[in-house]
Amino acid sequence: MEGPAPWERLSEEELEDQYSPSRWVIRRGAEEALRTYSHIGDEATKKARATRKSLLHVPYGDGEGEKLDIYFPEGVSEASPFCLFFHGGYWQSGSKDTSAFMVNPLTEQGVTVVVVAYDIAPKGTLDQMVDQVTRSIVFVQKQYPCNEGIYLCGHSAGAHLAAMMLLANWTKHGVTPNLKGFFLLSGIYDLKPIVYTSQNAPLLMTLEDAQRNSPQLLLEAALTRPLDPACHVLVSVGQHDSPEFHRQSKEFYQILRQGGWNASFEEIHDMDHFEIIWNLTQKDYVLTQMILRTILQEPRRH
Ligand SMILES: N[C@@H](CC(=O)c1ccccc1NC=O)C(=O)O
Repeated sequence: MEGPAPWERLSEEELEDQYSPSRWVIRRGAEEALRTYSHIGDEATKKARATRKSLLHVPYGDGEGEKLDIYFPEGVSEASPFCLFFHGGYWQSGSKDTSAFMVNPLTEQGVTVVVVAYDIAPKGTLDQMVDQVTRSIVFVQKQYPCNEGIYLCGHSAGAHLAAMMLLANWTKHGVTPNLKGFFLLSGIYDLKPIVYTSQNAPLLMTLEDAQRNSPQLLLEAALTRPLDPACHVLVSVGQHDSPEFHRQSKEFYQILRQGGWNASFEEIHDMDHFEIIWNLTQKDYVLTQMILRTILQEPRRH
């Protein structure tokens, strides 16, 4: 028998603390960090919509919330690489309309950026969100079959949703997306501890729901190898993220390596859970540079 998981040894209060990212920021108060995150997301989205050619609120399904925004680089070419972004907010807050963080620096370098909305709780369940994210990727592949690679980037709960795509079954959707890379920022990959925190109140996850939607547990149990061995998975966590967030990222990275994935791990120096993402508005930020290098180094078809 294996012993209890590290998180199972924590008291209820400790667990709550570990899974409350805003309590770990060092340069401002918790409330101020959340306000700044929203403000920067809001401003970045206004700027992206004012300065980039875009298609906004494009439906990828019939549901009211199944919409995405597409931001094109200069001199649009449908043959560009595509980067899809999935926002965080513990599957219960956040919106595509305040999440265009990476749009300007990436489109400037010839990457098309797609910011995807999904039905957050209490409207959506974890299973529904995973299905919506799957269909948003299928939609982009079908709409832009000449894409030069699809890259998925997610923050926190959005990194979880992106990571679930490592296990997606594309055959029933009639198309296999041209997935070339994953950028997982400050994510959660084992959802079981969340069941015992206040974050679960709107989610209403049972332990079975958590298990079925945990990429860590699914990859541990999987016998499959990656379809494309070159597909790169970056697992990164902020230096000031909580110890549980660090543990989740490190363990997920290790499972990926054991499963034969081309994965790398990066602790981002002096970043907290929110700075790690809002700095993607800056082109000289270390993560912006890593993402661009991964996408642009890919040999192009011409
Ligand atoms: N109530 C949470 C909010 C939070 O975790 C969060 C907020 C915005 C974007 C991502 C977040 N975390 C995970 O998805 C906190 O304590 O910080």
